[in-house]
Amino acid sequence: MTVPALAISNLAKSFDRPVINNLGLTVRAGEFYALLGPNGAGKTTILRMVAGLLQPDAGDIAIFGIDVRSHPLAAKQIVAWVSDEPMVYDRLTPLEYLEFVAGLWQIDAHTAEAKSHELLDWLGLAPHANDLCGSFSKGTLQKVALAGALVHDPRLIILDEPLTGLDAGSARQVKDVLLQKVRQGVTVIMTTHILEVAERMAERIGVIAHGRLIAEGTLAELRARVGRETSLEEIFLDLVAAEPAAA
Ligand SMILES: Nc1ncnc2c1ncn2[C@@H]1O[C@H](COP(=O)(O)OP(=O)(O)OP(=O)(O)O)[C@@H](O)[C@H]1O
Repeated sequence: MTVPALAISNLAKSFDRPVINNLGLTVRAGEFYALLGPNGAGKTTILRMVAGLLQPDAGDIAIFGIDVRSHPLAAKQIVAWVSDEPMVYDRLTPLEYLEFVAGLWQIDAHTAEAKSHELLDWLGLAPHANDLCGSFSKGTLQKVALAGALVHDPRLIILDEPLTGLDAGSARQVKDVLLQKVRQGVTVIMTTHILEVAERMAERIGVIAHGRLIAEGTLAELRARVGRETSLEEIFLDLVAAEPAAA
């Protein structure tokens, strides 16, 4: 059996109250997986633990078989994390930023330059390549952050609400880049509240509520589960409404 891109088992995390409860989740290599859930369900918390930004209280997380807790650097080498709050240096241009990130990954200057131009072209950022990031709108910054996350050719790309605040053209560019990555064999995990996007793009969908995975499958499998030939929005609302708050 091929190693999954992401294998989570018995994951738990509390802040002032339990937020993630005994969560298990497996994402196959090469799939486009959408993680859905109401506000506060725990999606960002899960992904922050996967990206190594937050320590779990219990449980195991492996990325392509690499344990995130015992081998954090090896895991980070193959993951890209794109937060919903882009963090890019105001005083750098996109080109400088990408070359800086490439340097952190110890990518040689020649490759870094070529890679940076390729990403800027892909995301429609080439006309802004030499403008200061501090002058950009949030949507443009989001695309720069995405480009930065892709510089080291990650095998797994994790995105938290990547389309929020993007205009139609930018959203299309980001979606096209992600689909192209999946065609190249990269695994993508994305949270979104835009259910039509999950419906159209994701091969499988996981629904989180109260820190638990309450349903998972292809759209057809989720439809079969609720017993209705309906939209993902209707399925989602049915599943979440049926879920009690306490375990
Ligand atoms: N650092 C923190 N300290 C305390 N509570 C936190 C912290 N981070 C998250 N939480 C709480 O954990 C719960 C889950 O938050 P999380 O951001 O993971 O949800 P989400 O599913 O991503 O929600 P949304 O769709 O609104 O982004 C929320 O109740 C949130 O207030």
